[in-house]
Amino acid sequence: MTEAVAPADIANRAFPTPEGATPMMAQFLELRAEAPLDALLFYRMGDFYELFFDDAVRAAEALDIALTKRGEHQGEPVPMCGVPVHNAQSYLSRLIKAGFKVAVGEQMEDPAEAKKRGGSKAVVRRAVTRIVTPGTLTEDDLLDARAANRIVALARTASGEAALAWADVSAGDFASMALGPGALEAELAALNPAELLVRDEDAREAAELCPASAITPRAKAKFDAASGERRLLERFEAHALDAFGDFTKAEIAALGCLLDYLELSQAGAPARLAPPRSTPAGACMVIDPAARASLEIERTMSGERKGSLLDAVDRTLTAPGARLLADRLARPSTDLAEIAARLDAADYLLENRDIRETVRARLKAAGDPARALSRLLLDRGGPRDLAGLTRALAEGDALAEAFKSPPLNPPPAAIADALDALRLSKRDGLADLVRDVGAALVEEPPVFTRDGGFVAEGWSGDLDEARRLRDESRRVIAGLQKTYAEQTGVSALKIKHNHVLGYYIEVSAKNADALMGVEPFIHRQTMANAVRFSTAELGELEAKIASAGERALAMELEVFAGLRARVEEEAETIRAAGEALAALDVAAAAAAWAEETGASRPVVDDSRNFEIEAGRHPVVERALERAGDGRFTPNDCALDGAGEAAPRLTLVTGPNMAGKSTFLRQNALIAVMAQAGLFVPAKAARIGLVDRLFSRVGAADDLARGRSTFMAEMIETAAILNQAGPRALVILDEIGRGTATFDGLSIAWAAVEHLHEVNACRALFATHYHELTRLADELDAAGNVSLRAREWKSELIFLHEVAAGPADRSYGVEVAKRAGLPAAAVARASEILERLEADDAPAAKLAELPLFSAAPPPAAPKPSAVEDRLKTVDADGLSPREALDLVYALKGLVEDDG
Ligand SMILES: Nc1ncnc2c1ncn2[C@@H]1O[C@H](COP(=O)(O)OP(=O)(O)OP(=O)(O)O)[C@@H](O)[C@H]1O
Repeated sequence: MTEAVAPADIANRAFPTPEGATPMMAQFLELRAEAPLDALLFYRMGDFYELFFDDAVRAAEALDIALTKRGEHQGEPVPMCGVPVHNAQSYLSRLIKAGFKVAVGEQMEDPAEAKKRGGSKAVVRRAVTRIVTPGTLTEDDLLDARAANRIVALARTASGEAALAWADVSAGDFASMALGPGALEAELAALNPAELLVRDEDAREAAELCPASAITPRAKAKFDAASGERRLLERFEAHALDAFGDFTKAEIAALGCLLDYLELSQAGAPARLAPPRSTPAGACMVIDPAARASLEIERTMSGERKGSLLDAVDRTLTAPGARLLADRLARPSTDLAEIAARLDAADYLLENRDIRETVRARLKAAGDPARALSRLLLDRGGPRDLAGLTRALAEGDALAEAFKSPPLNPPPAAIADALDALRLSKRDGLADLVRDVGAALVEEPPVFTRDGGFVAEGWSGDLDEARRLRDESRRVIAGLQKTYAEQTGVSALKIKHNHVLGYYIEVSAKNADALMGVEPFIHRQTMANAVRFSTAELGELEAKIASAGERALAMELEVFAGLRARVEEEAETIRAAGEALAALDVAAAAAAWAEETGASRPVVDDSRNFEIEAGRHPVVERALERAGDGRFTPNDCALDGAGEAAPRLTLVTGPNMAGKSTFLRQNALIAVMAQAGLFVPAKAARIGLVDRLFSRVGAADDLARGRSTFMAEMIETAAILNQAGPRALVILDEIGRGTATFDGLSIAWAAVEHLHEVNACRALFATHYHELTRLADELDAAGNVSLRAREWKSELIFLHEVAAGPADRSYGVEVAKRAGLPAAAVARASEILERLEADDAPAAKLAELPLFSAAPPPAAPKPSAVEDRLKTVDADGLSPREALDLVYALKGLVEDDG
């Protein structure tokens, strides 16, 4: 259904002119013209948000709600639909998920004020207060608590520089990164934007690069670096951007464009973002998009979190902790000091179990202070956010207390810094705020301020007094019911309340005579079965209740505003405390996971080694355990980029189903985990820093981009051979499989040679082409390992064990038999295989090949005389006669050449 209203074409539409419009419709059209055309306009009318014209048509279809009409405009009925304000959130969420943006047009005054201002015909003033877009959400029920929600801008300068800037409005992050050649795709995959801002002309390319993101094209002028810089300086009240870091021109352009868009979408009051941070190029391991997808780091190939590496290792207890862990796995560090600091923190909490348990017990109650803070700063937060925020701060302080007398060793720097940020004793303003919010709010405050009832008794004498008056009047009313019943002799008489009549007396029709025309009862309404009355006393009490209630609510709102202002003052320290909680959560979770699974601390250094002892695949191991399918067999892996201590490139052979892919992937995942600062599933691991991870594992069509399996595989292989440098780690699984045997073998052969000679990076290369294993003899830094299987009583048993040397044969037919191929087909396959194997193997011929050289291929031959002559011809200008002459001339040239 959403396809029919796909928002893609939404920017190309028109709304009627205001000629002849009613005052309200004129105001709507004015607001409509102000709001961006690619957003639907929610126009607030009392308890509803109404949509008109094309907005109504699209929203009604996307939401599956009734499309009605409201009057006429220029002789045509006006299409309309609406959603109630009290559950607008769920409709908003559905529209955003369907790819729409929504501009919210609020009433800026109440109808009484409008009347005072402009008489009975005056239209209530309205303004667009916010544009809700996928990248600028802050509400918990519109967001995934455990995933970041990033909005990203891509800028390109005339000189060819490119940069990305991103923000998570819900948490306040704001950062940028200059892009090196070929890094765009990988970085976008790492950031996984909810919304991507690009120049108009880049929109199509962006949609291809990020099919899951909402693409928002912006005019080229919005990416102007000079005005971007001015905007940034103004917003962050700085004289020079150097104060925040060293930004390239493209980074400034991207940051500026992003800030401009956030100001627009928040109607001039953008999120209180942290000052921009520049991430230096090379600060993170670049993970190729194909590798990221096939290694299933943050989600599986089918797009789910369950079954991914992140899901397997995530033991965090808070949503900000989960987001930080996801970010670290998505963008593992290449900074040795940073990696060591993260590992130190996890190590400390692994050793000090009691402290870890205390930390984790406190974290459970810490909630999501980052998102609560952002909502409060945007003036979208309520009492529950205030309470949640201060509860997190109080838990943080209590947690820091647990470290007061460290058992044996003092905590490492990463933990000490976090504790520093959490200790309230060092921050008076924050400590007072926590104390006051605790005292001012009720135990379980509501989400919104609008109905009041969140300020605790005893906080304000005036408020308590107003509430007492209100409640007393209510009690008096309850007493009146009894008095009136006795007075009239109607025992079933009831006092009720509704919004039209306020408080009223209700009796059944047959009892009405007892009150009709009797003092002090005033007849108000006759219904089918009931008759309603009021009295002067009831009216007075009602007015008292209303005014006391209003006063009470006003006082509560004042209390809230005061506390909110104090949060604003302390925003930076609160943010730092929130980050400290998330970092502790990740460290404690890493320790918990390590303890649970027997993971060990990796050594990450600046060598080019890759030595894994008894490594395991964290996801496959877990799956085997859960299914009761036996134990995972650990395996070693040794590579050395220098080609000294171990091969630089290892060929992995073995039967189908023996565990080749698992072995390849587990080693890549171990590198990712180690550089994310996590313990790794191995007995020991030493990893020389990996700056870029490539993988080509498993075959999948990319039909969406019109690529066959083989084409997709070749594009990925080309990217690896063109880009992998000496610090890269490459895993390649069965390349060349999707084409004719000899073509496939030739491509695989050449790829191995290229990786070994030109890229000179660490690589694991799994293959079914046994001929390739000979390369280990010819290339000095290449080696062979194989996954072992054994035949036992004519059955094939997989040992999943990696052994030195190539596999003896492939056992494909045995695997087919195990899979249940009919016996006749299996017998026939064995027979054919025997024949084929008896023939002269192509490997013998390959051995005669000269050694690979990376010398460029010979230059293209010089064009022939015929080609030269043809290049000068203007085909359209030739008469038939001239054309014929030309044919003779060309023929002459060919004969000359011959
Ligand atoms: N080390 C191991 N210990 C235990 N079981 C393993 C191990 N490695 C792999 N397996 C099991 O074997 C199955 C097949 O593994 P994998 O897909 O890695 O084989 P493969 O050799 O790549 O197969 P193919 O050549 O057919 O692609 C896995 O799903 C897993 O259940």
